[in-house]
Parts: sequence; C-alpha cells; structure tokens
Amino acid sequence: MKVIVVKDQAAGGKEGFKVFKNALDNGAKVFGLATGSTPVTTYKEIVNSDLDFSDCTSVNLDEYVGIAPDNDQSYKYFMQTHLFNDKPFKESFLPNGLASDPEAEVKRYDKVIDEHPIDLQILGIGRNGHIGFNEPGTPRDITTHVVDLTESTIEANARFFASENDVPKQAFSMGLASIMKSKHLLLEAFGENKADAVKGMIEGPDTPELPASILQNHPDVTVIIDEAAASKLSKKY
Ligand SMILES: N[C@@H]1[C@@H](O)[C@H](O)[C@@H](COP(=O)(O)O)O[C@@H]1O
Repeated sequence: MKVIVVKDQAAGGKEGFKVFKNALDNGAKVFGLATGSTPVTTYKEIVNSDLDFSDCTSVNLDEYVGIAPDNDQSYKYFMQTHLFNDKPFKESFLPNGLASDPEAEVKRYDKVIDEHPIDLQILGIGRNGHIGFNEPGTPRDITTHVVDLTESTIEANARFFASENDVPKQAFSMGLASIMKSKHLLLEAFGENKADAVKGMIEGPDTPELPASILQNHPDVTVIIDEAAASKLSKKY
C-alpha cells in the first residue's frame, strides 16, 4: 500500500484529485465512485478543475434499499449534487434502491461491473472497517449483495437523516470480490474516529472481521489519510 499522510481533509482532496487526474491521463475510462463525507473534497477539486469525464463510465459502490433515486438521501442524489451535475459522465450506474426483485437487481449489477471493469475505485472506510457496505464478517468472495446494516453503521449514517429511525436498514453493495477486481484502489479516511479502522486496515491482521484489511492483498492501493486518522499507526509513513 502506498500511504500518504496529509494535514487535513482539504489537503486530502487535493491528493485524491491527483490520483483521478493521473488515472485519466493514463487512459482510465471506468471510475468506481463512493458516497459519504470522505470523498467530497476530492469531488470538489474535480468539479473545480478542467478534467473531462464525458467519455467515461461511473459505477457506484452502493445504494440504500427502499430509497428512490430522486430522494435527497439517495446515493444517486448525492452523486448528482456532488459530481455529476458539474462533471457529466457518458453513463453512470448505481444499484436501484427501489428494485422490486432484489435478486434480479444483484445479478444486473454484477453484470454491469463485469461489462465495465473498473480502472480506479475510490473508497471511504466505516468506523468498523467496512468498505462499500461490506460489514465485518462479510465473506471475501462475495460480489453484489443485499446487506443488513449493522447498528454501528446505522448510527454513523444517522447524521445524514432527520433521525436514526429514518436510516434504511438494508443496502445494495458491491462485494469485496468486485472491489478487489478494480485495477487501482484509492482509499481515503479523515478524522480521529477512523484511526482504529485505519490501523487495522494497514497494520492489523488480514481478517474478514476488518473488511478493509483485504486491501493488503491488492497490488495497487493508494491510501490518503489525515494526521488524525493516522494517529494510531505505529509506523511512520
Ligand atoms: N457505504 C458508505 C461507505 O461507502 C463510506 O465509505 C462509509 C464512511 O462514510 P463517511 O465517508 O461519511 O465517513 O460509510 C458509508 O456507510
């Protein structure tokens, strides 16, 4: 893993932007995208740049079950407002939170990923070490699936909703096996509440109990963290 420690999230956004620019300059056409507070500074740098994705495809990591794409809590809405309105892609894929047949939706999304191999996938990390919505204990050979969200994730994501009760209890998520197939991975983490997960991911045992530790097995991972998220690492990077 290439670990880059920056002062704060704003600086992290500038480093993240460089990774996107470099991928585009080297011919990347398919970008795996993530939501949450973590990637927003990277998306902001992209929006304020002259990077052009009109010839590219995006494939998002996850979406809540039961939420319509135009609902302002959907990940689709998040992507529109934080990136797509300013930087349109040729085509953009997300799981459909309203799919009436979840099994068929899972299959459809696996096909999307197979037909659009991801060149660069950006990831955040949950406080419990989840990536996408692959919670602790998720089998590592899993592709797209429906996840029952853990209490820790529901509580952490409640800040985006009126109350904790409004947070959906399930989500569609790209699986760990799908994520690991991406050519290049960029994981960002900012803030002290990510420090334990970051330590486990980089220095801890490679275990399904900390899903992000699977990245230790990927040949091309860039990790961008701020000083607070790096504060529990024993090695200096
Ligand atoms: N499914 C998302 C993840 O993709 C995200 O990385 C993580 C961290 O969120 P945040 O970036 O807001 O800290 O939580 C959510 O549950």
